[in-house]
Amino acid sequence: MHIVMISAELAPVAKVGGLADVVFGLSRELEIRGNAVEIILPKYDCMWYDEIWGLHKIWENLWVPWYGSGVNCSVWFGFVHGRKCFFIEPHSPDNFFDRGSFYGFHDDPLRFAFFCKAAMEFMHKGNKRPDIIHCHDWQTGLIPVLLFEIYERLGMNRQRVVYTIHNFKHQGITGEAVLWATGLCRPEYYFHHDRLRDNFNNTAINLMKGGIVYSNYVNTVSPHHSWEARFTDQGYGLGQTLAIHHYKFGGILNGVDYDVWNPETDRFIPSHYNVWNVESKYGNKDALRERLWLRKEFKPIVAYVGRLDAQKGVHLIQHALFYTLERGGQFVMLGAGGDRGINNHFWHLKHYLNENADCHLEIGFNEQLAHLIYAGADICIVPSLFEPCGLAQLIAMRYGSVPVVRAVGGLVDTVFDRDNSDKLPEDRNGYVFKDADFKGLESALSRALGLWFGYPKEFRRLITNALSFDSSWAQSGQRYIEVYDHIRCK
Ligand SMILES: Nc1ncnc2c1ncn2[C@@H]1O[C@H](COP(=O)(O)OP(=O)(O)O[C@H]2O[C@H](CO)[C@@H](O)[C@H](O)[C@H]2O)[C@@H](O)[C@H]1O
Repeated sequence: MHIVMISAELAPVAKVGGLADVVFGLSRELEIRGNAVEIILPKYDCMWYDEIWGLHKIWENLWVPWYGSGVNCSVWFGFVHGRKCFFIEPHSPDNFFDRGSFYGFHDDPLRFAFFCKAAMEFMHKGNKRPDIIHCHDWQTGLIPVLLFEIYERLGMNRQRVVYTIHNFKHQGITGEAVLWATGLCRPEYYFHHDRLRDNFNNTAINLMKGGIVYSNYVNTVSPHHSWEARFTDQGYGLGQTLAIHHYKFGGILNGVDYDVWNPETDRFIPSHYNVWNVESKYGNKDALRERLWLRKEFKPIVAYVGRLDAQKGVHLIQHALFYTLERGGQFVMLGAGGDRGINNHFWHLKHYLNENADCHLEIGFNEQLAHLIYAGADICIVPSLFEPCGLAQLIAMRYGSVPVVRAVGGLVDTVFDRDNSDKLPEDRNGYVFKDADFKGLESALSRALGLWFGYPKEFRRLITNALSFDSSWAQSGQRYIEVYDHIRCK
């Protein structure tokens, strides 16, 4: 099959969070299984250009209709760790993708609406006719709308769309300008409740809703979260839309890329290991302490790696820090976020704890350090308020760090409590808590720390169970292929 992925992120060149990892990992898995995969991305100025091989311009003067006129674009091609990627570069005074960061601008909906329009125009004029167009999150919600309302009539009538939702919280709710800009020039038609009109704001359109309504198949990234999105407030107002389209909605669990995240070969960690020689993991604990100037003592390291966003349970991350210190452990955090208030809060905390040799807060994005933390930590916390899938717990387990997680979304599908689970003992791989408060967190973290201090052999067994958990793309890659095969035009 020929599959075109359209995404705002791709690891490692344009990564803000888990979306980037998934687009890379899934594309690779699909290729391994014999499919032809191409990825279309914006050409941001802030990408990691040294991770793109053979970047060159393949198209000059791609004219993309925009409002009454158009924007002239160049298209570039290059390989990102073997993946075939096209990068769209608009030449317009709006400077859509030359702003030093990926998101966070008042015109984000317009920027990514332009990206959608340009991607469609590129496929149309470049004669690309994939079997499947796979798009992701609100940024690409307009793709199926444009395909079925405009480009189908221009010859793209055999293409089918899969739309994967990684985060319901960000939906791209915006005004009608986006419609005029992209050539969807009948606002009264698109403002219909059955199409793009936001379920709560009559005067706004919702790009994610458009993606759901128009795609041939829609999924979120774990079975449990697909249930939450429909039946709890975690659908952020789209539950009703999902109910209408339930026959084409499901949950497919994320995997992690076993090449990128592999403690046996990882180029960012000094001491390699696997389930048969777990002792070597501790070389990384030493290296992590050295790198972050942590005291070298007989203590467990508890870590948090992730975006600093309300979604991630910020108050619980902070509480885990103080609780760990109080219990005689060490705490490491690596995080960055779009929210200035949350960022400032952690900067204050960092200054406050500056002299403490048992903790380190690193604020910023640092891929290499993330690898070392996953390998060097004993315990990783994921105390999210909601979590569509969560990669942090999967990567932590892949590196034999015991996950302590809240029972939401994909965390429910992947982490099974050591003491309270209906799983076999060898399948229990971490600790789980329910309530998003201090007591809830402590109920799990205290057991993890207690086991580390009091029962090292048992803790070691938990590490082995975590290391044995299968979080590869194999099964989920197969699931996506089945979906593609089911909907594609034969
Ligand atoms: N400061 C930093 N430095 C280095 N690396 C950092 C970092 N902050 C985060 N990362 C990395 O980014 C990824 C985060 O993935 P997650 O799945 O945990 O969260 P995210 O909320 O971004 O993704 C959304 O999409 C994914 C993919 O579908 C879902 O799993 C998830 O539930 C959903 O919220 C991990 O690879 C992590 O190591």
